[in-house]
Amino acid sequence: MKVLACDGIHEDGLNLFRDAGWEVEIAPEPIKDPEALADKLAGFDAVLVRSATKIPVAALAKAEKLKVIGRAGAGVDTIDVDAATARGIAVMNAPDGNTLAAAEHAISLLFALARHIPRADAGMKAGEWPKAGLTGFELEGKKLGVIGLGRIGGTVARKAAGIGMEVAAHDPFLPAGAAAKGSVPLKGLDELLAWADIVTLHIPRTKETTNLLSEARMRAMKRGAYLINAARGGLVDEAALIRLLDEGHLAGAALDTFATEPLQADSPLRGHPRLILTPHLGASTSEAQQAVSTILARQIIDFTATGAVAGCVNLPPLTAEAAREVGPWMPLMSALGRLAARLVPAPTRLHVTYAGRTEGLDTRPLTRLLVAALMGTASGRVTPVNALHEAAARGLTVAETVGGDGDGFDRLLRVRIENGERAREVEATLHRGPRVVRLDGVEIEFDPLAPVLLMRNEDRPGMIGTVGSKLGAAGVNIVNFALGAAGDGQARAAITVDRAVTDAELAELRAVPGVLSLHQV
Ligand SMILES: NC(=O)C1=CN([C@@H]2O[C@H](COP(=O)(O)OP(=O)(O)OC[C@H]3O[C@@H](n4cnc5c(N)ncnc54)[C@H](O)[C@@H]3O)[C@@H](O)[C@H]2O)C=CC1
Ligand SMILES: O=C(O)CCC(=O)C(=O)O
Repeated sequence: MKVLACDGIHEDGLNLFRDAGWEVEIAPEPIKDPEALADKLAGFDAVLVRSATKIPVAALAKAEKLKVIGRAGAGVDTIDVDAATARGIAVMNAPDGNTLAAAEHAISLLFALARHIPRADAGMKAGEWPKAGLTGFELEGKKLGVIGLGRIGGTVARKAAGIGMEVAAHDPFLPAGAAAKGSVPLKGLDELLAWADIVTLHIPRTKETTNLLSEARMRAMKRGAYLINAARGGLVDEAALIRLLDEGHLAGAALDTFATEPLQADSPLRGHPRLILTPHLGASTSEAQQAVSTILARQIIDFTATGAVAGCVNLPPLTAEAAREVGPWMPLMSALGRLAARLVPAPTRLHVTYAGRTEGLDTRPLTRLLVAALMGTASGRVTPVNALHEAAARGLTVAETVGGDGDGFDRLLRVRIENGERAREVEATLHRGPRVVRLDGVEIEFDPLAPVLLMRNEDRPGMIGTVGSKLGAAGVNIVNFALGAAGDGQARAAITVDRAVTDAELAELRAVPGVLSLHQV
């Protein structure tokens, strides 16, 4: 396995990859050209980025091997997550690792604004004694409006309350329970903007939040208020911010993040006396960098080795314990997906039933894997990440039932596959190894992970002998010959063989009188 580390990923995380046997390549500088990045990514199983290396759709054009894009931090706005999902690539982040660093940076900016620290420092270093004109204000008792009360916003709120500020927040997506339990009062956006002395942003950049602080919204802030954006560029209209500072409507602002990064050398933001600027330093503490790199490395190593899913923005989570529980089922699911694809071409409906003892079994990754194997036989790269997306795109309805009688098996899996003309059903279990136990309701046992010939034939004497001797003559050894009678004058057979049968050999077997159909799976 190979991982490409871009943008200065902390060594501790890279060492975890090395310890797990991965080859680690460090990109000496951000790869800005999407085509160059696409060429590079072609050889890697995982790529790690911070904010400098962007991953647009064009960078994924040759990512045939790529399993994971890892964001060593929180915001995934520099990654085209939809494009990654469509290509079956997991996108992971490690937001818990830099919460404290980003919150402390916002608090630093709060103090820096209140006491003019940067201007005082610059004046002193220029040989001045710049005391006049740098009278600040006290934070205790002032009103702080937090937009986005998640990890970072929540931490900022707690710390600001600790220094005696009055804190309120706007966060329409806070889970109801958390909102009710929280000690920070929530307000509508307009109400919060009109109420706060200082507004601080802690939301992701998405289509919905881009330009959230438009000129009109900033004008709705109190005259003489301050603004802090240590979340993302693009949330604030930068040109309007300069106008409002010039007019004196806003008294000052502190920005850690910018619409274009790195900020252009001639940006008008740079020379503004009421602005404090830092170069996206929110997560730049040694503790945060160590934390995000190791959290991310563990997530990626576990995901690729065991299927456990943590910190993934395009797959549901699966704990290590749940992954251990579903792990043994994984090869069976893939085999059943491939078998189902052979039995029913161009399927329109798949119904998976998990019967018997189902408590503790997270069926979501199993169904995704089955669908991925089913779809993957028809086209390029389908993984559990894009399986349901591909199914919907190709008109396959996927239904799942959990529970029901296991028919004497501890756990029984029933896969029904239809295409409008044909419906087939396979039942399987892991009891005594992966086994199909019934095909279309007929009891017949075989290992779907081995090469198998599925035969439907007239139920009359001599059939087994004729087919068996044809295989023997071709040098194919029969490992197992399972028979079942449907009671309709036809018999079913699953012939497990020691090697794949050639097309010519298949044609010869199909020509045996009494053989009604024969498929290799
Ligand atoms: N400057 C820096 O170096 C860093 C910046 N960040 C930025 O901070 C953002 C927040 O990070 P976390 O707190 O870890 O994320 P989080 O997901 O824990 O919190 C985000 C909160 O924003 C809320 N939200 C979303 N849309 C909103 C809207 N339109 N109005 C109000 N609230 C809204 C969500 O409900 C959530 O509670 C990240 O997405 C990233 O862009 C994160 C780390 C470092
Ligand atoms: O990696 C960095 O320096 C920036 C971190 C960040 O913006 C994030 O985690 O969203």
